[in-house]
Amino acid sequence: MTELVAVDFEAEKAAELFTKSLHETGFGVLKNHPIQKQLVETIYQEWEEWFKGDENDKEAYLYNKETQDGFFPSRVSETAKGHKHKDIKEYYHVYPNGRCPESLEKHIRAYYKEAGLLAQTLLSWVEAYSPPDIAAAYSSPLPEMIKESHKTLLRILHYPPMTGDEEPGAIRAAAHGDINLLTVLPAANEPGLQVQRKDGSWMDAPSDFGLIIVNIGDMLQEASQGYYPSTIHRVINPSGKASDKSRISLPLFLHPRPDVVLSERHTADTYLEERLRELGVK
Ligand SMILES: O=C(O)CCC(=O)C(=O)O
Ligand SMILES: [Fe+2]
Repeated sequence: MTELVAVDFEAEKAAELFTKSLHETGFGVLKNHPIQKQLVETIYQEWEEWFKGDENDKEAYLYNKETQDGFFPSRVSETAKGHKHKDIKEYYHVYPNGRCPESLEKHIRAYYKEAGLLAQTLLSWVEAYSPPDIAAAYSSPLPEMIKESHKTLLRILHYPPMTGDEEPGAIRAAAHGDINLLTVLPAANEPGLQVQRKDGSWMDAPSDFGLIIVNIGDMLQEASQGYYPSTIHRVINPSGKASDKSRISLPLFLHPRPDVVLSERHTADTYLEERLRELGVK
């Protein structure tokens, strides 16, 4: 049972209830939001096919270390901070100026725009419900930080079915915090996402298709001086019958423009570079 309760995006108290959940747990869940379910469903189908398709087609889009766009095969996939094993996943990074297989471009670019608009609204809620002393220290209004940012990144993740040959101890996504300001994630096509409670125990995130899950990343934790916590989460391996199924998910990681000042210690750029090196992908 999850303890994260979905907030109705259209409700009068939506902003207050949603930001309260973000403050208390680092996570918030939305229902009745403006993202089209059909678009998400189509994207899951199109990309599942692409990931299961010809390896040569995938390698043709191999990621670029500098720009971080393109296909990240499982052999280079991330090793979460403090962990020994690579995650059991492959993924593709879509950036506004990055590459994208032509046949997949239409829907993924449309989703990027839609989710980005929703994110602007959510950041305005986060700003409005930040305590005055915390808000006073933001270097600019939060929605401004991502405006015309080319760093916001849409990741299409494919977790392949379990083969039984996985390294002992490896999981789909080892426990980690996200680097960015805010993450917007439609519930995936299979369960597995778990969120760490303050006492260290784990709860399942809701996985009903149509819900949007939002979480705070390290950059917003830094800018809000911890008022909004970047909560550790992970994706566990399926067992039993579900082991044969792949899982697709679609997080949008909102990144400020590189010059945006997050705190006295960091700009968005210095923060990101440090974290990518730790992940072993830079
Ligand atoms: O696949 C998911 O549900 C979450 C993935 C995630 O946490 C990440 O890529 O940062
Ligand atoms: Fe994450």
